[in-house]
Amino acid sequence: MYVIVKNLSFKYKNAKDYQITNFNLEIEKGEIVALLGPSGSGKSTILRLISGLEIPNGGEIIVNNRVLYNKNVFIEPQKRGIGMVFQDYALFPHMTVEKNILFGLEKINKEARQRILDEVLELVDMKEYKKRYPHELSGGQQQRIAIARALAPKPSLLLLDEPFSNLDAGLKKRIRKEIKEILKKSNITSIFVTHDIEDAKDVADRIECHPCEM
Ligand SMILES: Nc1ncnc2c1ncn2[C@@H]1O[C@H](COP(=O)(O)OP(=O)(O)OP(=O)(O)O)[C@@H](O)[C@H]1O
Repeated sequence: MYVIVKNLSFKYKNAKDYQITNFNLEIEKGEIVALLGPSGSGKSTILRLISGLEIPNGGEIIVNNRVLYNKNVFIEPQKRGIGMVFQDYALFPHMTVEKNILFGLEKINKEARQRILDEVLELVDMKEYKKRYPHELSGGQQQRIAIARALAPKPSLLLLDEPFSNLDAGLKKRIRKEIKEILKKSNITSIFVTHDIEDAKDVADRIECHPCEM
């Protein structure tokens, strides 16, 4: 199994109750899994735990045979090789598409960076847009650039938090299909969080509910 999350539990420091108790998830390589649940059920918290932005109180997280968290191990978020796409895309507004994508890849030599840039822009079909600024793009295009940026460092796992919630209802159907194609073409393993069953059905290979009694 490529991703194993076992008996994960977590409580925010200032909270009385546990937000996550004994959460389990297993994912095959290249699979797209939707984490479906109502608002406030803890879906974003699960992504924050997998990416290392929060420290679990117990359990285990393994990706590609590498332990990211257990009772003896905590790998820092920047060393996990996990890509994230946020609900608002979080593109840098003062940087062009090209600069957004290359941000954080400064250590790689120039030719390799150019190759990665061309590769991810080709993947999301946005080659002509590299000199544009985020405000010059549509919501769907911004989302594709956010995915290109997350894929550029070649993460082992991609996490997407409510990736469709900012999109016009009329465009959603088409954009879901495009995103599924992009994820499949890149062969990335991904988890995306949504409260919308239509998002989950259209994009995911498999739906996991949270909480599961819903
Ligand atoms: N920093 C925090 N400190 C304390 N409690 C928090 C914090 N962040 C979130 N929570 C609480 O944890 C619970 C789970 O929140 P989370 O954002 O994971 O839910 P969600 O399922 O992603 O919801 P949504 O779909 O509305 O984003 C909620 O009750 C929320 O109020």
